[in-house]
Amino acid sequence: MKDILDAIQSPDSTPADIAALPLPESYRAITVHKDETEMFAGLETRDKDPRKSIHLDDVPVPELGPGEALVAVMASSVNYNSVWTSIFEPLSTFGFLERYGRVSDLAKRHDLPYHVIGSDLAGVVLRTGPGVNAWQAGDEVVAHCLSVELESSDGHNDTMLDPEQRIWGFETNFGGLAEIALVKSNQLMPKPDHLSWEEAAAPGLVNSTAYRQLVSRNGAGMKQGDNVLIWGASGGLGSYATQFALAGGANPICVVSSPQKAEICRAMGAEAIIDRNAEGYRFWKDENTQDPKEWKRFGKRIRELTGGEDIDIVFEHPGRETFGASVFVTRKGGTITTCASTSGYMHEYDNRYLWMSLKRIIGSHFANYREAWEANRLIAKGRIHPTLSKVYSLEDTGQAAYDVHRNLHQGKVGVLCLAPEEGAGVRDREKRAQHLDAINRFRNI
Ligand SMILES: C/C=C/C(=O)SCCNC(=O)CCNC(=O)[C@H](O)C(C)(C)COP(=O)(O)OP(=O)(O)OC[C@H]1O[C@@H](n2cnc3c(N)ncnc32)[C@H](O)[C@@H]1OP(=O)(O)O
Ligand SMILES: NC(=O)C1=CN([C@@H]2O[C@H](COP(=O)(O)OP(=O)(O)OC[C@H]3O[C@@H](n4cnc5c(N)ncnc54)[C@H](OP(=O)(O)O)[C@@H]3O)[C@@H](O)[C@H]2O)C=CC1
Repeated sequence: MKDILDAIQSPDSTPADIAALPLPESYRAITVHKDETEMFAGLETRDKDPRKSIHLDDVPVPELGPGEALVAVMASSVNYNSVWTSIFEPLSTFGFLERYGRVSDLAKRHDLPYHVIGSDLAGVVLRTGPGVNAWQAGDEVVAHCLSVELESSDGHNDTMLDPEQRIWGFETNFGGLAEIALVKSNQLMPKPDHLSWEEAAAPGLVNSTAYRQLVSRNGAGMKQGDNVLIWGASGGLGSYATQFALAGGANPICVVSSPQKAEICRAMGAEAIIDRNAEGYRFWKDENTQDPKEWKRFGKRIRELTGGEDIDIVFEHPGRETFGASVFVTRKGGTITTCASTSGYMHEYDNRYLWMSLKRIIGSHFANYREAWEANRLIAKGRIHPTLSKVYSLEDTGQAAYDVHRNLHQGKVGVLCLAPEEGAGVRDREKRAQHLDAINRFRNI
């Protein structure tokens, strides 16, 4: 691995030098173990501790197949899907690997007693498999996390609809929280050249998801002037949704849970901010009963902030806790677009407010290749910025996942894989200088 890192760091290395480097037999990777899937049985979700289930192991380099690439991972990031994997909720991800393993002989490689997790990376292509022409060894890349087979017609208008659609590093093995990752070559995109490795690795999954969910015609199709209610507006998804709303001429109404998070949203340029903690909303009276009076109080507060207007688009992901309120506060004809259910997936809402007011609920999941590419292009152009707050070493990934699980983080949390320190990998210093304040907005808060 040292030779690989030296070659990547040397300004004199050519693509041929990188291609000629021998691959190691094994690499360090963040894993969960199949024989530990019951380790948290009987515990409450919040008490399941990723630091106990996440391991740093030496694992063999997987065989490279057609249409695939092996990438030296300089940096990655923690996504909430890795939290789900590490607490084995709502399902153990080993079931996904077993199911994938049944697809083909090649896919069988993924069905192992350990799962290398992680759905983001920035790094350098080491090897490409047969049939890969667009990428070569030495290319500096980021990878999005959409893995598809595309053998069925279903996915050919929108690759997210492929019946064999999977999230790399969650529903497949050989993910990005590791020194080497295996990806399909159509996951690769150019690394934004004004960013360091860890900054470039931060946006991928959440930026692409927020793009589809909010901006794309496959999602809410946001337009200028829309009032967009953004839950968790300084979190992983929300910090990109807020930027998309502002950059697209919409009016974000940002919900957060502390004055510090409110300040971050203000720094991004948002003006309408609700501190759900300070204002004490209790949408549920008890575990089974919602309180419509609280939905109304929340809607009234939104009207105060918008000059009397209601919400055109709700950017939903907390799920059970907020969904009833989200449906209520949406304007007639408006849209609730949801990609997750962090607080519980059995939602309950008063359907009268949906049908009588002709509202729509749209399910959204990650992004197709084109959407991921467009989202990455906006990062590369300096129109949308990474929201990296803190960076951990590969050894400390368990702690990083714990922070995300306990909502102790801001924006995105990065992980250095092969990169020995922060700040490396910047190629365009002039462009970086233009955007430095925005790039650093979330750092160390
Ligand atoms: C990019 C980042 C993203 C995120 O972070 S997302 C957040 C993390 N992700 C999650 O929390 C999701 C985790 N995944 C899951 O929980 C499960 O993955 C799903 C619930 C999404 C799907 O589960 P499945 O295993 O596919 O489904 P089933 O509940 O086991 O049921 C499948 C059985 O139901 C049959 N079926 C499906 N549709 C129909 C239908 N319309 N009518 C009748 N039967 C149907 C199938 O055939 C099959 O059957 P048979 O069990 O016999 O094989
Ligand atoms: N389907 C898909 O493609 C994707 C799904 N996801 C899923 O989306 C969810 C969020 O991911 P991500 O944004 O990265 O996570 P983060 O933890 O980074 O951010 C989520 C934010 O939501 C807010 N939040 C959490 N719980 C509640 C609650 N009960 N009520 C109101 N607000 C709440 C918090 O903000 P605050 O405390 O400030 O209000 C938190 O910062 C996860 O479940 C993840 O798995 C993520 C990416 C893609």
